[in-house]
Amino acid sequence: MESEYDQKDIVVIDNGTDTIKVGISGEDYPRLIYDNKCGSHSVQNDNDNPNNKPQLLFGQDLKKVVKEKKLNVQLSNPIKDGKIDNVESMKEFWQYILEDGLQISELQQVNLLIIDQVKNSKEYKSKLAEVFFDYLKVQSVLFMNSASLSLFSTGLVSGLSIELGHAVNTIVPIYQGFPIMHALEFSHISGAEITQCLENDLRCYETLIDKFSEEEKQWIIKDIKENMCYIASDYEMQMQSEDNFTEEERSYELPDEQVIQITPQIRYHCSEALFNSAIINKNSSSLPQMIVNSIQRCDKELRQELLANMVLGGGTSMFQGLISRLQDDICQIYPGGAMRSEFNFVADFQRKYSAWIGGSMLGSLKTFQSLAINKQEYEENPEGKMSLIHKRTF
Ligand SMILES: Nc1ncnc2c1ncn2[C@@H]1O[C@H](COP(=O)(O)OP(=O)(O)OP(=O)(O)O)[C@@H](O)[C@H]1O
Repeated sequence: MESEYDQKDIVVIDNGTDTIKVGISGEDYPRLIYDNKCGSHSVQNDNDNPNNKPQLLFGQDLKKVVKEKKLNVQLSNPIKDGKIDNVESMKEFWQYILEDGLQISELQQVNLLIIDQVKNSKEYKSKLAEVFFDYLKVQSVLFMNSASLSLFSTGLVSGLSIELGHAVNTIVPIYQGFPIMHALEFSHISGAEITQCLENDLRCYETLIDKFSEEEKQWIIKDIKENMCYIASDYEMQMQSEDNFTEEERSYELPDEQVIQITPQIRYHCSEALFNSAIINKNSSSLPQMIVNSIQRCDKELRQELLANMVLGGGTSMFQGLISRLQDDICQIYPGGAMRSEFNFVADFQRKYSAWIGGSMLGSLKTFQSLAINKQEYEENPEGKMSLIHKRTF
């Protein structure tokens, strides 16, 4: 297939713990969404592979092999807790994304915008820069933090970025595009923990669900979470309440057409972990408390602006009932009291991909060229590589 990549395009990659979102700047949505999964299998007696180095599989190729069960594949997640855990796998994954996914044949022409967690260190980013410039040999790279881009996706450059993802929730005030790091709050009570809690809650149906493969099972549990679980406005009351949902609303059909019932106790329980981590036996501040803590750590003059511009982003922010529950709880716990009219949540319907969309918008601005590090300056500056990364990652 002919490459549709134009040298002026910027490839935007959001490296998430659940999925890796990939596309071209200026577009509305990511073109490709990959599970953060790598499959490895041993290749014996291959003349092209004298050291029997395991072959790595990603994306559709991996899905096909897993489905056909033809090979014995070891699955792993190259990204853990929002950070690349296995650079060797990840560099092949990026190559696969660019060459097979986006069909780009000349990687030397590629300009990249790499999105990652705000708390990842510059030393870590400089390791990634080595992969992009020395291994993939791309033309230029810009590292941008996901929190600023998530806010930027709504057209704002100042406000409170509340990103609720799969492994990490990050709350950080952004002022004129820059995160205020001393006010950063984060927790790991996010999408993955909620899915795990739901899996435990569905044990009553284990004979029906355990028939499926591990992959299918995880897909079913996530599907129930994303489509049938809500955040309660009054948890204690709703957990005791009668089931007022219709037969259709409470029924979930499994792939083999068996039906299970999603009771209010299942529906409201797992997502409550965001508000009370004790229900999953963890000890972490509640989401509203983290929001208040973060705002309170900023100057008094800025707090009003933050309260008025609280931007929700990431997949876990899609739970129904989240905004009204946050409003109620923040009213109650805000020091000195806060009126509902004083604060405002910005929750775009596309917020599941907020960081990627912010990256797509930034990549289409002329400023990208002045912010990005290009291969030539990276190579001409062997002693100063680290300081280059320090100055030019955001
Ligand atoms: N409609 C929905 N309701 C509730 N949760 C959802 C919904 N849609 C997606 N999610 C959850 O959001 C999570 C994925 O969010 P996101 O893509 O922002 O995370 P990520 O970027 O891959 O991970 P991280 O930011 O933690 O590194 C998953 O746990 C997924 O199940």
